[in-house]
Amino acid sequence: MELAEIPVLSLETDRDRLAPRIGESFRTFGFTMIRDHGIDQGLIDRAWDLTQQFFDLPVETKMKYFNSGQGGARGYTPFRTEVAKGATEKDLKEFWHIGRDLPEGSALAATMPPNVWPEEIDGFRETFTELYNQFDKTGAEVLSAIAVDLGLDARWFDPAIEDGNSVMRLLHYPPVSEGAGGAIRAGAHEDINLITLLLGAQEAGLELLGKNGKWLSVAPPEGAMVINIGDMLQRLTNHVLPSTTHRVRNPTGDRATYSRYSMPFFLHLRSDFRFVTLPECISADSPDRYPESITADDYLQERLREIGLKS
Ligand SMILES: O=C(O)CCC(=O)C(=O)O
Ligand SMILES: [Fe+2]
Repeated sequence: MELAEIPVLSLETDRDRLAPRIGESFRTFGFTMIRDHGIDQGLIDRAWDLTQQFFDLPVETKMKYFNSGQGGARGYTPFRTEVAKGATEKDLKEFWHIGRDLPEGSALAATMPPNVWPEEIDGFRETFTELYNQFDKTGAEVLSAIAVDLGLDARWFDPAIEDGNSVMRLLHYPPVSEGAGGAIRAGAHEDINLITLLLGAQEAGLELLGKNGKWLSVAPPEGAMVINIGDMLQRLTNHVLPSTTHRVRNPTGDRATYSRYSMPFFLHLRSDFRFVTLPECISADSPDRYPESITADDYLQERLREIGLKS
């Protein structure tokens, strides 16, 4: 498997120098890698430990936190539930979703259900509330570099993501047995949101579909996070920033007997944000592909139905 030669950029680089580099990486791969991302390593270590403790619980205990009516928005989603758009086999993964704790009385509560927390695991709520907040800050800085690269004000995204519907996903891919059939850990898909910040891709398996139609492996160095563009940012930028298809391949040999854990933070817009294609991304050669307007929440609900998380 060929390696994707994605640059590893420091988030501490000053923004005017970072912006064109991050832009080039995204335009080339739909992906970049970031070190010095500002998320505390001790906090990340605690988060991995708690993630493992949760998935080690008996399935009956985990199922207490499954709410099938909610599109998997909060709490637990069991093994083999989600299916990549257009795929026939369900993914070999189980996950837990954490959303934003909204301020009291927020009108956005109608589209963002409250969090649920597993009472069996001490410190889960505190650790993941803090990690959510740190992901939120790092994500806003990445978007600021993207804004500068697009010729927008550096803080353009701030009001669009304020109290946004971002979701942190704790993922567990169990060891892969012989009986997997045609199923894989995560089928080829594009993310729905603006950008995804991913921890844990040091354990092999993540691959992106290159522009030449070949799968390339994504292998971040220790301490770096992987970041990719989702469909919402692709839509907003009229495909200047591409949402790149990716998957998680099954392990072979010895690694097949190991679990893989990863932690994507799906950074979303506010639910009431209305898509209007950025004028900076429209020209005579590339006319607006999305003249019709839709809110972020209507777009999301439509997409969740496609991946089996909503009926
Ligand atoms: O586990 C990974 O490395 C990637 C997961 C992913 O692409 C997703 O959950 O959307
Ligand atoms: Fe993904």
